[in-house]
Amino acid sequence: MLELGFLVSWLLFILPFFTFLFFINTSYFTRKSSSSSISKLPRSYPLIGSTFAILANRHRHNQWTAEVLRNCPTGTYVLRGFLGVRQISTANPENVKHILKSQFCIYPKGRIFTTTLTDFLGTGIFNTDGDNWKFQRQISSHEFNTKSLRKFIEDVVKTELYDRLIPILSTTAEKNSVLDLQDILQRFAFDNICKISFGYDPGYLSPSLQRTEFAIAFEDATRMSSERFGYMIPLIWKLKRVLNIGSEKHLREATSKVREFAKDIVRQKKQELKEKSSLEATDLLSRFLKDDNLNDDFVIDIVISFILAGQDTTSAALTWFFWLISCNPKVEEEILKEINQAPEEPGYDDVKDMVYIHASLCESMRLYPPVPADSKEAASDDVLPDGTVVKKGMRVSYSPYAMGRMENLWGSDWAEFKPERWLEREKVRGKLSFMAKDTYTYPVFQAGPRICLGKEMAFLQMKMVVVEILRRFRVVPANDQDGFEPVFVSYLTSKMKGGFPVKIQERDSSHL
Ligand code: HEM
Repeated sequence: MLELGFLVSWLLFILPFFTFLFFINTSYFTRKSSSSSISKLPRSYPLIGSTFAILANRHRHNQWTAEVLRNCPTGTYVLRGFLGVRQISTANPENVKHILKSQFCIYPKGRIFTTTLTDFLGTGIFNTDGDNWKFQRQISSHEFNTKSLRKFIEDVVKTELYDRLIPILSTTAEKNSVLDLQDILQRFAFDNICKISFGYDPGYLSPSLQRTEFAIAFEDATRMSSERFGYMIPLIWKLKRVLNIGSEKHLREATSKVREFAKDIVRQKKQELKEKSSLEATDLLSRFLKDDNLNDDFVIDIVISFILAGQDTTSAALTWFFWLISCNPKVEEEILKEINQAPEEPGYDDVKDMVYIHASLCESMRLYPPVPADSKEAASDDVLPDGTVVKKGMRVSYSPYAMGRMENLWGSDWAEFKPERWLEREKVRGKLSFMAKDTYTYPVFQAGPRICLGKEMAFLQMKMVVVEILRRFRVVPANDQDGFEPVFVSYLTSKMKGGFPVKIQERDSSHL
């Protein structure tokens, strides 16, 4: 009954449409990923464009985009979708610079992106353009540059690391049991970002691994909002929303739970702030609430955006990192040498000089970026530096996933995990130093005016985790079949399909 609207639209429109596609070219659906033709430029038909190819590769969208882009001489292609709607995808650094910096004003996130996420994110920094974005960016960058916030972040991460993460891993090692490292790291990142943004501890990472109400609502709202992007015909989710049925009904419930919860916290914080004189060791919400000119809904929108931006990104990066380390013992050895020099419970000043770990994390995110693709909507006609014509309203995407796998950008050994490509040995002192890549060739944190605000915080958190886990434990994939390679999947952020089951082994101290 609840799905009646969806059923009607299915019977009237979608079913006849797919039957039509099926009779035109049945072979496309059976060829799926096995055929070598998938790596060629997708075939385009009148009216439906490359819909066949898009559907056949839906489950491996990032991999397919990378294969197609590698076959394009300029690293850019124009894809025709249903009813001839055109979309541009590029892996060309010149184009990326043009979109993200030189012609920033022509390429906002746009209406399609923002309306899809607006029920959950409102007009928070992650989901807005123009003056509203500029204002939020200004006040947030100011806070992110304060030493006091950095110290607060460091303390929050240390507490979560030493009081929760390490004890859970120790117990797993003692019991010789298997745990899903991806799930554990997601819980860890969620607790951290909630404490930093809200000053609230959801207790998501606990020995019982129970899911608290706020965490469930936030996770559901994130998943269901991002699933809207998966609809070939967005009208369907819009219809379900109007009828308040199915996933849209659940999304509404989850979103209102998150917002109600946030409102309660704002009330409590305002009370606390009246009694507090200093903001030395406090969360982002309290810092924003100190400004009487900002209204509560506006502040809630910003903070929800921060939680979204910070929750799954660092955990995705670390999950792939630990998998890559487990199959590259030489890299692990180099990392252990660096850890050996580190003091007990290292903080910001200690981890910032750990160049080998920094390079390994960058290298891991080159191959498995937490945000594998990003797209903008052209606000006027334009021409990209490689000559691609852009019409107003077209979606223009760039793919960090594909860019990390382009031979012309990284050389013929692009498929190898080699932290050394980010390092240089100083001639005189023989010391290793980190060589950053140009952000338009490596837009893993985006680039230009909208570059990730949490980049420094993300590295601080990831390096502290790497040092403390690898110092104590070996992370061994439970699925140790030869040649086993986990599958990279994504909506807004990337994940390892099916999680990352691992065994944890206490490290013999002689390894250090
Ligand atoms: C490895 C970890 C991370 C990666 C790879 C990453 C990557 C990105 C990317 C690609 C964007 C642009 C997204 C878009 O506009 O569509 C972004 C934006 C943003 N990130 Fe991160 N991020 C990470 C961690 C964090 C953390 C921990 C925070 C902490 C709060 C954070 C805060 C933000 C914010 C606020 C924005 C919006 C900036 C704006 O639109 O002006 N990020 N990040």
